[in-house]
Amino acid sequence: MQISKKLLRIVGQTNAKYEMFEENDKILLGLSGGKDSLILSHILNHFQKVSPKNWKFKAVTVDYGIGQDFSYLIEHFKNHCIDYEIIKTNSFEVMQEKAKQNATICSFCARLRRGHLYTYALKNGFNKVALGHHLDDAVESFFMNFTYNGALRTLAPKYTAKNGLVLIRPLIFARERQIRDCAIKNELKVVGDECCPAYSMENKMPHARANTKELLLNLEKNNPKLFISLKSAFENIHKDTFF
Ligand SMILES: Nc1ncnc2c1ncn2[C@@H]1O[C@H](COP(=O)(O)OP(=O)(O)OP(=O)(O)O)[C@@H](O)[C@H]1O
Repeated sequence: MQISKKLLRIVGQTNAKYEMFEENDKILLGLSGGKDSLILSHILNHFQKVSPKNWKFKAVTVDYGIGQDFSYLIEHFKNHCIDYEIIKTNSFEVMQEKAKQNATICSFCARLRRGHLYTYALKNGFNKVALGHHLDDAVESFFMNFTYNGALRTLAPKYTAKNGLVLIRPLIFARERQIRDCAIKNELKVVGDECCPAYSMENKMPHARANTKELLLNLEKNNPKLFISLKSAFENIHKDTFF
């Protein structure tokens, strides 16, 4: 697996700044099989080997119960000697019930998934949960929250949940295209929308996200430094200037 020096540097700097990988950490990585978490699994594998600190990680996939075949992921992680497990759930069934109420199920799905990850982590002695969100996700989330939800919030690099688990996002300063390039370069087989429960149900896809993606694409065309500025802005909050 060839991870670009740039991507490793970005995660290294994020780790230095937010102390993501610490002595005796037991990190549970949420792995969808998509490019972001898959690349993150290999980045964690790299840092675990070179880190002067002693920590370990395990990747797990929450199986929604759609009948997805995970054999290639099991094979992939076996070949790379990465600890990996599938958590079987009936989430799809639960979501179908929810969809009957004509609700958009994406945020519900994310909540259910987080619940399964947290339960597994707490039951098996993990102290941290790692997710594959990147800077494009954080920026999208930020824009969606203030344009649709009336809140100024985004995806934090690191935070402690109420149950005591520490959530970390080691790719939060990486651009999606850097991760995509890395996946393409390594010819990684990645899952796409077909594994998304909403896709299987032909449930309403969130228009807010699609609109926000388009808005950001146009904004960045006019201002190529947009993401650099936003990255700084997320760490430069002037609370006293708000209402
Ligand atoms: N089925 C799953 N099981 C475990 N973790 C998951 C699962 N789906 C998503 N995650 C975790 O939540 C993160 C955000 O999920 P989201 O659906 O937004 O994925 P994404 O932005 O398409 O990223 P990816 O390329 O990793 O799928 C993922 O990067 C991954 O860490």
